[in-house]
Amino acid sequence: MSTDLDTWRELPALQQPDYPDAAALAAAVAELQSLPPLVFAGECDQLKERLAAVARGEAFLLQGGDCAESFDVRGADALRAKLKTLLQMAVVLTYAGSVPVVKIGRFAGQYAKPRSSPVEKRNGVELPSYRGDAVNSIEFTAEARIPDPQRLVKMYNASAATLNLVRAFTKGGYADLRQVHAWNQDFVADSPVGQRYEALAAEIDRALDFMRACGVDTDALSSVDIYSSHEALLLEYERALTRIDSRTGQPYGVSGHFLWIGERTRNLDGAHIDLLRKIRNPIGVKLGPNATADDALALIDALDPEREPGRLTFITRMGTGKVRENLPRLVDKVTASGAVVGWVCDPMHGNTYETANGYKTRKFTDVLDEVRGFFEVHRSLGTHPGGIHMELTGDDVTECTGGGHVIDEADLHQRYETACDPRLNRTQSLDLAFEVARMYRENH
Ligand SMILES: O=C[C@H](O)[C@H](O)COP(=O)(O)O
Ligand SMILES: C=C(OP(=O)(O)O)C(=O)O
Repeated sequence: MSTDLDTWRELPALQQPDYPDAAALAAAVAELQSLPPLVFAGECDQLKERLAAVARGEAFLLQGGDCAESFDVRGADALRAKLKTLLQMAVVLTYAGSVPVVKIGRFAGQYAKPRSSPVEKRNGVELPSYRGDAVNSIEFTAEARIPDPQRLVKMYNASAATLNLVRAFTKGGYADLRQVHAWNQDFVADSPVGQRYEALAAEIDRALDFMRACGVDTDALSSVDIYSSHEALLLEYERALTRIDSRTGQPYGVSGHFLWIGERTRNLDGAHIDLLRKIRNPIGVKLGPNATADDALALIDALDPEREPGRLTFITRMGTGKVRENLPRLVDKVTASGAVVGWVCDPMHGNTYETANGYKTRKFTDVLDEVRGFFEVHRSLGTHPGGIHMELTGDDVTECTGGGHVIDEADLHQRYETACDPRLNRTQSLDLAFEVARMYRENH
């Protein structure tokens, strides 16, 4: 395989910003090239091993976080709330589903968005679409929407700050499983799902007491591994952060542990596939409702020619109405080919719609039903439902309808804060985790 890391430049590159100033882009890229890696190749290899377990049916992937991260984050609260939500979901899945859970955040790099339309219209004014803080500003003015390459450097810095905090929270005691109650403290009183979680946490406490009484050292539970991930959309950024691993001489994307290729940029002859096939990270590819089994097989050949366990995860996002019809063909043919990939369900991106008053939203019932369809398909084929990929936040936003604390369309305006797509709030996320744990148990 050619290791020329710049052949993508000759290929069609979709969804790239149209920078007006080439010299400013070159300066930003040069600065990025001089900066240290955000993640280390050895960590990516460790994650690949864990994803191999997912693909073999021995573990479950929980991947979640914002649709679009923002540079405008003050303090640590939002990230702590997000981590807490992921930790609580992971505990529910591990305990109630009895399965090891691999945890990946959609964070520390999720700053760029592919868009359906290059332009946005408001009250007769048309401007370039917002493409994530890594590209332009969400503010609706002509100047704010001009792509600014210095934002790539800000993306690096924001990712570094986020990762630093993630490492502090997850290794410094906050994520200690013996704190299983503490993560829920602000949640118990007024929430049925909080109470349900509390009951589960009490069982875990008893189990830990039992282990301690038997002389088992529970110190190993004091930290967790949560890996970073984002869509590898902006090729200049990803190329500048592709580095040669000193241990192996192989290229790795060091902008995040797990990088995925989106539904809109997975064209086989395209630049995204060309760059990502050359790095050694574990990678994901989104597959939407129009993906064919032949597309999936060709993606495997392009991205995982050596059939390396854990290398490739397919993240399917068919929509609730299509998952039962479209997914079996893909899973069936890929399984028959002998390839071992992870199958993960993104029940968000195929279920978005706009309300009459202009809010992009998703129904919790649709989200849940797509996951249910995903489990049904795998059960009928005897394959492994490997995980879920969610857009979520730890805050009590009102962006998706339904779930435990019923939110309907008329409530969406109350706390609609996403920069792009609607996220599940903490209650909805935990509700979902309990349902998924139940589905997992039923499948096994
Ligand atoms: O998160 C995914 C995409 O970036 C998003 O769904 C695109 O949204 P749009 O259809 O409003 O452009
Ligand atoms: C853009 C995204 O998804 P998809 O490529 O599946 O549309 C996303 O997950 O942010």
